[in-house]
Amino acid sequence: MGDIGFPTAAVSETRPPAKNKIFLGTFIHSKTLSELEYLHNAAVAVDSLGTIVAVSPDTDIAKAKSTLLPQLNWPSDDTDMVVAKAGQFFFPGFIDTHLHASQYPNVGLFGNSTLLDWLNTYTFPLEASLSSLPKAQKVYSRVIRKTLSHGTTTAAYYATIDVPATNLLADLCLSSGQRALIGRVCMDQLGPSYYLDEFPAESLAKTKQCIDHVLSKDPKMELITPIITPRFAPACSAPLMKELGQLAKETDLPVQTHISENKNEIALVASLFPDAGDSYAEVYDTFGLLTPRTILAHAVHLTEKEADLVTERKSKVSHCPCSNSAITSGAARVRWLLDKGIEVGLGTDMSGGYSPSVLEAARHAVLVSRHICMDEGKSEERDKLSVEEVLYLATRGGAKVVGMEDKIGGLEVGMEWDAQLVGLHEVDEEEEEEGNVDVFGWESWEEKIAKWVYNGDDRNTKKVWVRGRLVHERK
Ligand SMILES: O=c1[nH]c(=O)c2nc[nH]c2[nH]1
Repeated sequence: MGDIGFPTAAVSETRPPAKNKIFLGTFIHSKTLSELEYLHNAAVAVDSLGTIVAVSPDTDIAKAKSTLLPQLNWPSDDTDMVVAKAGQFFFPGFIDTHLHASQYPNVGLFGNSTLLDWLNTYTFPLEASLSSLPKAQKVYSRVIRKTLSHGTTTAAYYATIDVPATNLLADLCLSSGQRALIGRVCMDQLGPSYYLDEFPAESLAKTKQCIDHVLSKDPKMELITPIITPRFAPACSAPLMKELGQLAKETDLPVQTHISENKNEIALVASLFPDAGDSYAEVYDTFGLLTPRTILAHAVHLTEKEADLVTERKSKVSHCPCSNSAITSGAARVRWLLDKGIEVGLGTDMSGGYSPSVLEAARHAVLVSRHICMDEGKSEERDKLSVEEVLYLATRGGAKVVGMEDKIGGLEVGMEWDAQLVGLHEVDEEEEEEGNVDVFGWESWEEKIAKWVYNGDDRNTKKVWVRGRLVHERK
C-alpha cells in the first residue's frame, strides 16, 4: 500500500521522507456555496510535506514531465505520478464535523428512542465500557479505518470520559494518518453514577491531561488537535462549564458541544439553568463557551434570538441530518442558518446517526431540506439544498467549522492535499459492476456528480490522502 501510515510519535520528527507527487486527471471542488469548479486534463503538484504547490491546466503526463517538473525543479525519479483513470476524479476529502468515535459499535441501534432515553439505554453503557483499552483499541481502530474508507480525511471526534482511551484515540489517528480533533467528554451530572466525572475540578484536570497528551504527540497540531468537549449543558454543572469556558479563553483551543437537538432536552436546560440567560444558547454564552472556535452540533430548534447570538459570537454549526431523523429530533433549517451568516458543516453524528459516510449525510441534508419545503406556510422553495451546496458543506463548509479553511476543503495552491480519488462505474457488458453508481457515458459531469451524491458509497472511494500521504486504498 505504498506509504500508508505514520509512526505514533511526534509527527514532524518521525515522518518517513515522502516523495513529491503529481496528480493528473479531473479535479472537482467547490468554488462557492452553489458552484463546483471542474478542472479537466489538469495536473496538481504536491510537495513532500503534502502542500499543493502548483495547479496546471491542460497538462498530461508528458507535459508534466517536460514542463512542470523542470519548473518545480523536481527530479523525475523522485516524483510519483498518480494518474486518474477514465471516469475517475479527485475531490477534496470530506470533513465530518461531529461524530462520537466511542459510539461506533452502536450504529443502527436506536430503536424508537429519542435523545434522552437513547443516551441512557444505548449510549452511556457503551461509552463507559470503553475504559477497557483493548475494547477501545478495537472500536477506535475500526472507526478510523471505516471513516477513511468513506473519504473522511478530517473528523471532529468525541471519545469518552476516560483519559487513557481518549489518548489512545489520538495515537490511533496519528498512526492511521487521519486528521482529527480529539475531545475527552466532560460530564459531571445527569449521567449514570458509573459514568461521570466526580467533580468539576476532576473533569478539568482530566481534560488537561488529554490536551497535554495530544500536544506532546503533535506539538504544532499538524494532524491532531485537542478540542474542549462539554458533552451538553444538561450533563455539565455551572462550575464545570465556567472552568471549561475559562480554559477555552486561556488556550484558544476549539470547543465542541451539542445544542438544541430535542425539545425535552431544551426544557431540561431551562429547568437546570434558570439563572443563566433565557435560552440554551445563552447558557453556553454565560459560561464563555460560545466562541468563534465552537462547534455546535444539531441546532435544530434554535430561536431567532439564539441564532442571532450564534452569529454574533461567530460560533459554527454541525448539521447532522441522519441523526436528527433517526432519533426523531427534528429538521434543522440549514438555509436559515446560512442566511444568518452562520458557517455550517456536516456531521455523521454516529451513533445518533447510523452511517459513517459524510456522503450519506450530504444526501440526507438534501432530503431534509425538501421536508422543510413541504412544511407549508413556513418555508420557500429556496430552502431546498442543491447537490453543489451539500458538497460545499461536506468540504469547504466543514473546513470553516473546524477552523481549518486555510488548509483543507479545496484544491488550490497553498492548501494541503487532503483528497479522495472517486471512481464511478462505467457500464460495460463485459465488466463486473463495481458499486452502486452506473454511468452510461452520455451524462454530463454535473449529472455524474449528482449520481455520486445520491447513490455513491465507499466502493467509489478508490484512494484517500491526508497531507499528501496515502491513508486508504480500495483493493
Ligand atoms: O446526538 C447526540 N449524541 C450524544 O452522544 C449526545 N450527548 C448529548 N447530546 C447528544 N446528542
